[in-house]
Amino acid sequence: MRLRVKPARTLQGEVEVPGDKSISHRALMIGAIAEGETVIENFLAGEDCLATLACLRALGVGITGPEAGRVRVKGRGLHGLTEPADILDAKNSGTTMRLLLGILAGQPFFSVITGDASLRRRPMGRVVRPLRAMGAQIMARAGGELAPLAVSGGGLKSIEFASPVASAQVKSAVLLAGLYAAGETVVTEPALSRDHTERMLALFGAPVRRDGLSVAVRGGPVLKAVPVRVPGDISSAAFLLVAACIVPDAAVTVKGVGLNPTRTGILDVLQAMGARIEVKVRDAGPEPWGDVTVYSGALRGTEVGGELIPRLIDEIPVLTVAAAYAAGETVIRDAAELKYKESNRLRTMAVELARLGADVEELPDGLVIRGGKPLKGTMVESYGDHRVAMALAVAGLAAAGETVVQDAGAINVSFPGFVAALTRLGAAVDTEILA
Ligand SMILES: O=C(O)C1=C[C@@H](OP(=O)(O)O)[C@@H](O)[C@H](O)C1
Ligand SMILES: C=C(OP(=O)(O)O)C(=O)O
Repeated sequence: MRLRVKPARTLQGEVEVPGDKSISHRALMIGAIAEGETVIENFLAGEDCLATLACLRALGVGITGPEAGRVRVKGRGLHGLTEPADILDAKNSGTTMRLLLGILAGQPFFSVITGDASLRRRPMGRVVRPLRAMGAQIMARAGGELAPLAVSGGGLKSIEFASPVASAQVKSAVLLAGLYAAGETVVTEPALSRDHTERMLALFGAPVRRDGLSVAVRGGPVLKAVPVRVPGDISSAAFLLVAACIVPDAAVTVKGVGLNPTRTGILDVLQAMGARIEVKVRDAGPEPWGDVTVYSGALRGTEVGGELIPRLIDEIPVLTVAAAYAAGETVIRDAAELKYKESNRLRTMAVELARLGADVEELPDGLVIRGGKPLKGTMVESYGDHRVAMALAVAGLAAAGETVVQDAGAINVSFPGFVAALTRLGAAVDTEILA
């Protein structure tokens, strides 16, 4: 599939974005090991979360839906999963593979998990090492670094783990394994990453304790099913919000979007760049959400790094687009983690934005974007990375002439309805299905 994007004269109106990907994954997994039926509303029926759903079914969990955004998970309790008869497929989803590894590490049976070509290149040693330290036997390519991974779990002991990376997937894998270990498992991270796992475990009744950058869970809790309403995904909203910043005379409201402070770094940075943003919080929790309105206006370059990075890690591709349209220089540092996503997002955004005429320099851990050069539409490549595809489509909305984003089918990984949302706001984006 490819997208043909025409320059947008303006963008106006209200839209909703699909449910949050991180929260949808967690609701399925935690629901699967809880007691009772978890009803999930506004579940993200994107390819990544559907991969998690299929893996859980293969582990013996009865799941109905998604139907009109609703999924029912018949929880099997902490010890009710069964040995899968075949290889589990996490497809393109790092969250599926890493979080499920945490659960599989606790199971007294054998399982194998793999994924697509992109996921089979991504580092898994970061979860394999702590899970092995807890007692799981895990075999994988490259000495435990690359999928496929084979797990013989069970008999875990708790650990205190200082994660070298601020990664919610690493933290979550260890916490989920910690549910199966005697005593208290503690994870400390160098900066706070998204905290959806700990919020949801607490909601389901697990004893979770936070102390600064450390979070602890005690093994053997009874998790009790709780209804989960998933807020809209701020990572999807970010594409529409940046689009509204860079297209003339735009006023766009994204309604019902998640506003967990571990995820709202993009709003802080756009504000620092001079964007006009209004945030109306409509519910405080357990996962806060509300409406966000953005008006177009002149942006200026900024510096992004340090503890802000995990708060906007998936928004950096589209942030580079805002930077390309901003006056002056934007410097992004401490973002080497972007090399380990669906594509090397530092490289892919640098190369593809340069094709559109932007002045971008790649650093070992970030990017320098000298903004304000006029961009001109051309043929660009997504490398099968959903966020790169959508970021380039947004860039095309304010470029001269037509931008064609090749290999854009991956958008369905996280944001089915992306083109429909842009169209609703007044953009002209055509989808071409290639034979
Ligand atoms: O836990 C999660 O749901 C996610 C954590 C982040 O990855 P890392 O934990 O690798 O930083 C993020 O990039 C990913 O899209 C989703
Ligand atoms: C990195 C991402 O997801 P995952 O790690 O789950 O593949 C993403 O959605 O941008």
